[in-house]
Amino acid sequence: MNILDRIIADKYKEVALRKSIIPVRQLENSVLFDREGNSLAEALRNSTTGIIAEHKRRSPSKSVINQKVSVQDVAVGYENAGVCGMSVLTDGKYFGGSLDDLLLARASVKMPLLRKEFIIDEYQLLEAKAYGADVVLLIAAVLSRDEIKTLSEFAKKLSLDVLLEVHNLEELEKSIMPSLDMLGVNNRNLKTFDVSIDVSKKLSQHIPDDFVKVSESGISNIEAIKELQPYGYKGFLIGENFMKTENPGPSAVEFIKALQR
Ligand SMILES: O=P(O)(O)OC[C@@H](O)[C@@H](O)c1c[nH]c2ccccc12
Repeated sequence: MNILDRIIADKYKEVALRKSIIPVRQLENSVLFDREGNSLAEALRNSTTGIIAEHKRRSPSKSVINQKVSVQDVAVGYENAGVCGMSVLTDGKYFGGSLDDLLLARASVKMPLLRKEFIIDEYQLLEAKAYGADVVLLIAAVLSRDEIKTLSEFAKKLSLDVLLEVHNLEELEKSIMPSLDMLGVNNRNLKTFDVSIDVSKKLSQHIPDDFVKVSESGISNIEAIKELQPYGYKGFLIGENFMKTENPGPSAVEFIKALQR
């Protein structure tokens, strides 16, 4: 079993457990459930920098990244830096995140928040809504076309934006459908952890123009962004590069300033 298979096997168990503890109607009755979402796709379309900054404490590829900063401070710092949105890892076992991180970020900022999670069940979309997300990630590597369709259509009903993530042409071709807002190319292979922005360059020509194109992972300098912009990318998802510093917010400020120069 590769790491992705392990994460997904654990995720099925976790979701079954969560469902048995918190019923759907409790999620639906939560204060945030009817909050009007903020569109990340819209923010990216109107931006010249397009940074989506991530809160990530640790990962299977890097182990510890940053266990010290508070998610509220990171959220406020990112918002002050002028990012288009923030990605909050909510997986606990492999990434050290939680739904409470999402809630605390929501309480601190207005910008669009992405629930960064391995989504396999509609229940997790209800959770995303109840904990204040505006956007959800769907990962083509672990979902069939039918699952992508069902999950993305349900997300749209909840007025969540959908970012669909692919890593190769086969995943991209099986995933194209109108219920997606953004197409993300993950430069990191989730099975081997190999990273290269060439993956984004290669796949860009196959992404229809109606989707906002996002390049994800392994972006550690503004040169990478300048290289990717001519390929039509409007969004850039950056985690480690900010999180590995003592103060992710100010790091994002510097990065965005440099990008605007
Ligand atoms: O820290 P990086 O290399 O900047 O990458 C951020 C983000 O793209 C990465 O965390 C990610 C992309 N897709 C995922 C799916 C699950 C978990 C994590 C991810």
